[in-house]
Amino acid sequence: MIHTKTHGKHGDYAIEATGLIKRFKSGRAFVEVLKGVDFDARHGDLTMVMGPSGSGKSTLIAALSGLLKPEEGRVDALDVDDLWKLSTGRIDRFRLENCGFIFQGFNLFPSLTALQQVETVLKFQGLSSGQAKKRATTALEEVGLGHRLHQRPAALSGGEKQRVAIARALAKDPKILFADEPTSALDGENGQVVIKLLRRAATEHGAAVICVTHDPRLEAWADRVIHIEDGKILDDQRRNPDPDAVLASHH
Ligand SMILES: Nc1ncnc2c1ncn2[C@@H]1O[C@H](COP(=O)(O)OP(=O)(O)OP(=O)(O)O)[C@@H](O)[C@H]1O
Repeated sequence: MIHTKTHGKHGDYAIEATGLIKRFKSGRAFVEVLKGVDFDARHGDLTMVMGPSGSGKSTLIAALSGLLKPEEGRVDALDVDDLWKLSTGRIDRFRLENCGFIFQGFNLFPSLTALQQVETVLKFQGLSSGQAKKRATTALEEVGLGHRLHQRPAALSGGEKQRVAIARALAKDPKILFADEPTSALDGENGQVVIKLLRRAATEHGAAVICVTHDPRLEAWADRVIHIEDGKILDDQRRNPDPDAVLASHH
């Protein structure tokens, strides 16, 4: 496995979380959606989180990435001890600098071209216009969209839109990549392209890729498969990704 990153003070671990509890108010009662979850993820790993609808997968991702504060528990991520102790501004900064996100709905801005979608994030990070354009172009070429740079989302297929979202997430070379159902809106072929890109982010860029999915096709590519049910981790298996599947990602 190729690791190009200098890892933070938690070594191979990009994230270590313990005792996460998240409750939502439902009428007068509280529903516990995360029931004391311990979770970790390593650089270079494609970690899959699977489980039935409503089991807490998206809530877990939100708690790990600083989007939704858990009632209890802590998240150590990269060089940060206890992410949730930071101010909102510092948490936002942490996300901007270190995390990439890919969601099933693509979350693209309708009025921006593919190139502008990716450039915008890079400029937020402080890159100059010239640098942002160069890096965004490379990222889009890497996902096979070099010929679609100036198209707006309405003119792109579902698979192309998802690849723009991936280019946007990967352009900043995130140390942690969160993907929530990234293939669910895609047909077989486009789903496969997306899976290969996630695999490559882990293997070639050393990112900790954390992917929530129902998609069994992804399992062959994962280094680790975690099953969550009713707010608890039921099963956590390390496995060797199918070498044929992984080799195929280099073609
Ligand atoms: N903001 C909220 N307010 C109240 N309840 C919520 C909120 N967000 C999630 N829930 C509830 O928490 C539970 C877990 O939701 P979550 O989205 O984490 O599940 P999931 O495993 O990602 O499901 P799916 O596979 O359907 O996306 C669900 O019962 C959901 O209704």
